[in-house]
Amino acid sequence: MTFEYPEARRDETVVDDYHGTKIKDPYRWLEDPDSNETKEFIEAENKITRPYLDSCPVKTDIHERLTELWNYPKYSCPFRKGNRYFFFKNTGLQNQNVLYVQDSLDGEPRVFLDPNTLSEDGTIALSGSRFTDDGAIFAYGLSASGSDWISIHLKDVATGENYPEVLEKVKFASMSWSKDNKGLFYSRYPEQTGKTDGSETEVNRDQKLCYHRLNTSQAEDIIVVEFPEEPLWRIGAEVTDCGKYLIVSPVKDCRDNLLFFADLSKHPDITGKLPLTQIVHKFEADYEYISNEGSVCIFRTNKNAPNYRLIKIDLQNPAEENWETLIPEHPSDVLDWAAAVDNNKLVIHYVRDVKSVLQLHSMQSGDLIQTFDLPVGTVVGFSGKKEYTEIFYHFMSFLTPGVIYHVDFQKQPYTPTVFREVKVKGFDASQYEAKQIFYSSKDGTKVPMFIVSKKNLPRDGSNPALVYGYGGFNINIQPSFSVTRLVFMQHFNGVVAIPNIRGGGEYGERWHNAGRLLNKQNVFDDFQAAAEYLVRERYTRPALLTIQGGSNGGLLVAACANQRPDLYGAAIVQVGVLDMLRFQKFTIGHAWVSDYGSSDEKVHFDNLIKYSPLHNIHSPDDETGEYPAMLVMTADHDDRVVPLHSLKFIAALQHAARRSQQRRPLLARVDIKAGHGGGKPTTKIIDEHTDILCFMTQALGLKFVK
Ligand SMILES: O=C(NCC(=O)N1CCC[C@H]1C(=O)O)OCc1ccccc1
Repeated sequence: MTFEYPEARRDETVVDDYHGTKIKDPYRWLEDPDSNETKEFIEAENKITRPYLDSCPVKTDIHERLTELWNYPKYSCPFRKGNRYFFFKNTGLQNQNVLYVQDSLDGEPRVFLDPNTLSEDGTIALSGSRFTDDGAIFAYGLSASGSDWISIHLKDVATGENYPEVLEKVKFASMSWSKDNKGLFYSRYPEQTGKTDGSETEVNRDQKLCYHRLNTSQAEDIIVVEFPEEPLWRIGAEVTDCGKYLIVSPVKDCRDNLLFFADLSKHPDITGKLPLTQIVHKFEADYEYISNEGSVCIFRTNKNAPNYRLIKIDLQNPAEENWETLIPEHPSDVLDWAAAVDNNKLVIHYVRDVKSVLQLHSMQSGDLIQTFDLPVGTVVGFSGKKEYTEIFYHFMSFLTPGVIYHVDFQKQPYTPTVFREVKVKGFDASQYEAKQIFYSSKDGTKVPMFIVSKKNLPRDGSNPALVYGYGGFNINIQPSFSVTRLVFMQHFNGVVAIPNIRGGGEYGERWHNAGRLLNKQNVFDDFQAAAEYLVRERYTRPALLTIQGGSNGGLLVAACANQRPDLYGAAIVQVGVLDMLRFQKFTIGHAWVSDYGSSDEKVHFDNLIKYSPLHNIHSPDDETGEYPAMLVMTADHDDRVVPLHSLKFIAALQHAARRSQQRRPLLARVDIKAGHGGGKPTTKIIDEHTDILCFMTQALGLKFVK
């Protein structure tokens, strides 16, 4: 198939000056989501992409198989609130998970909140929620069409009745109840001109921490904390387990936070700003509240501990010289999260070579009590609280769809029992193998990679491979169960590879720092080295190799396609950050400077211009060579990474390819009533994954084996 790509207007008059360097931005007009020209461009792009995907001869087989395998029951850990238990469940193909309530662990579950009743197409999603400590009231956020914006609703748990008020203009909000259930602390943005439905691109600024008193209107809410001189800060807040303190943690980008606290016992009635005592005065580390005993609070931090540790801070003597270490940093394992349980214990989750380790420690001494044995895989869910004597944890791996374990601390020894195990019809794990290897990157760094496939596949380069990466923001990509990857392995003899490239948090802050700011190229080198390893070891060959990533991972894939187009047959760029000179100008993009830097600073402009996908597109006819087949994906309500990144990128790519030797397709898929990914209904997820597998089938000439 040859392609007549849409001729997007190039406005050669748009030129920016970055510290003396002139940079053209001919598709600047695509930054306006509401112009007819932009809407027509999107329509023209979908008009060539849709027929290409629909002409896949095995589209129906793929869609049916995805649907069939997807249709298995999914559960969350049960969690206790007051004297009730709650859990999320999806029977299999429901668009949104449903929240159930039980009067006891083996009581008859009743539907408590079913988001599927809130819209015909499942595009209204539950996004954030918080029960009062006694489980009497439930605050929950609803988002529409995948936007980050939520409306907070308040429900009486016993009656199921909603309070009249709805809290609007909420985004990136922590929600925390005062211990007396009288009110909710939450963060909100001020009213702004124009729409706020998630299709706008305006910068999110001036977030305030508010206190909402139940049964009053939002207009009466009190601003209790604000930093008017810091419009880009987001304000996290949490009421301590005992209810006495409010821990306030402002963050200005995507790492490091300050710490303040307010003594709520001195303000039984909150009528204005809360007086704050500052604990941490510099943005230089992460501090996360875990629990407290009286005025002594436990925090998880990477301050002087790149693999993280637990420290104790006495709010009555908060100066750093009085801080104590409760659990010291482990030399190689990353302390990923901690939770107080059974009054005097801590459950600690470590990441050890990308695999989960779960331990029980004493809250007083920090000493290890016991390790809960786990297979190779990931703890993807947990529930437990200081006041309860039991925990649940949810285990998953590449070949394990899900097992929920229960530990009751009233019985010695503390032996985990299987609470619930899910099976996937038609999936026989014994036919597959998952392994972890370590390969060398360009600079010699050893990088771990998971490789999953059918057992005994020939190692002759004849199999297609799907290489997924993220590489940023201290995020760990641990093993998980994916129906789509299972279809790729089962019906295409596919090899799934997940390299844990730098920029992630798999080896703590050192790994994150080695893949951000001026080290960002290491991330692309690691990913390219992974592809070279798979080819060298004859798992696959470039013409059968697809690279895939979303958001920061979309940047990864687009940058690698620019730098090494010879290495891949296809590239799937999902909701990617692709204009590295302007990302900070839209919605929450300014928060990403902790990984990327900002083009407002010369040192970072000089670095960003070297890899920015939009600014490093070459002609397929030059020595860098023809691009892999590329599918650039975005959606109209993505207000995390606004669609303009993808629209400008595909316009520039198609312009460079027009009348060139480029034969492989360079296409864009722009979804509607969809966003960055959070809250996406099952129907849309299956349609999107069908399109991705169809694109790979068409572009790489893959064979679907029944
Ligand atoms: O922007 C991010 N996170 C980084 C993010 O979403 N990024 C960073 C790059 C693009 C995109 C991604 O990779 O998903 O989060 C905003 C936020 C959410 C909740 C609370 C506070 C702040």
